[in-house]
Amino acid sequence: MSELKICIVGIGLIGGSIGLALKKELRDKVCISGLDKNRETLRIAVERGAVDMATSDYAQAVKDADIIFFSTPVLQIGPMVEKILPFIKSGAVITDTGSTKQFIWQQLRKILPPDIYYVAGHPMAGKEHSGIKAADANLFKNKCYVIVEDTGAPRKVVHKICSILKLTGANITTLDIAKHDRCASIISHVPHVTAAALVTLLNHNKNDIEANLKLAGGGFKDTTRIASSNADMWADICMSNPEAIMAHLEELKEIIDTVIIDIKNKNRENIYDYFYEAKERRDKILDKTHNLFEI
Ligand SMILES: NC(=O)C1=CN([C@@H]2O[C@H](COP(=O)(O)OP(=O)(O)OC[C@H]3O[C@@H](n4cnc5c(N)ncnc54)[C@H](O)[C@@H]3O)[C@@H](O)[C@H]2O)C=CC1
Ligand SMILES: O=C(O)C(=O)Cc1ccc(O)cc1
Repeated sequence: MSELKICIVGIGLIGGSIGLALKKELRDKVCISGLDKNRETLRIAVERGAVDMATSDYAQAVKDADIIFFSTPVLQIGPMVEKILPFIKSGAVITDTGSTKQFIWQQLRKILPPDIYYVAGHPMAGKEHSGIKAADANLFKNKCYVIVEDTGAPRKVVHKICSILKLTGANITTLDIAKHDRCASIISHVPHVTAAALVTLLNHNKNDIEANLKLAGGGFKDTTRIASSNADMWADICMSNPEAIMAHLEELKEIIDTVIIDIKNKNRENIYDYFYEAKERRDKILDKTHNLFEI
């Protein structure tokens, strides 16, 4: 096999984890260059072996690359592709790991030349810690990695990206782009907004904060883990999938309103059904989602 040349733009948690996973599997059959705006990240990425070389120079990073992964926060992906595009060789494939897909595709479709292909991706794996120090070669093992096929890339190109991603241990799933954004909203974006809301509720009750924290047990910790995620990344996600996130939050508001009314009316039966049906559903998904994400 001739040496595969990959460039990773944004070598943080996800970009760094892709680099570590591919280097672990392919060793010297792959040469990975890394590009990041943060100098310390460049140094750590090389030190940890996530990339073979790291630079902040666009031409040096991408000129030989067959595949370029964009793994910066979502609002940076379109502008970064635009800046780097003049240095990308003909026939190269761009892919990304952004958590929302329609917003990015709307930007890229206007600027991509016909000889550079785009395959949109989204690993449904991550953690609440960001940055290269949190990168992990096993992050994607047995996790779902969504590939969106609506971006006009030839089948052969999509297969090439999928076969490389499979080396990370991820399970590849395809979805159409609108369905991706709707489903990601329900299963990931709205849960993150909601986890932050639970911590905000704690913040609103400042007078009781010490007593509240003394009482905090597993329940609060379990439901708020993802509120420790990177604010910059989540602000970008909300800005780039607004319709789905707003619609699902409105729906959630109605659900909470109904609970309030049922409590007010002392309707124990409705409240029981609310908890019972949620438990039934969650217990079922515990068995089924092992290849979607670990619960
Ligand atoms: N954190 C998570 O659990 C997941 C994140 N994602 C998506 O993957 C992408 C990356 O997320 P993380 O790795 O968690 O973020 P991160 O913050 O760990 O890494 C982002 C990296 O991009 C670099 N960067 C930012 N703007 C840049 C620019 N203009 N030029 C060059 N480098 C730049 C940063 O210095 C940083 O090293 C995001 O689009 C996010 O939505 C997808 C799945 C899971
Ligand atoms: O930390 C967790 O459990 C996550 O949910 C990680 C995550 C964050 C963002 C994504 O787009 C996908 C997965």
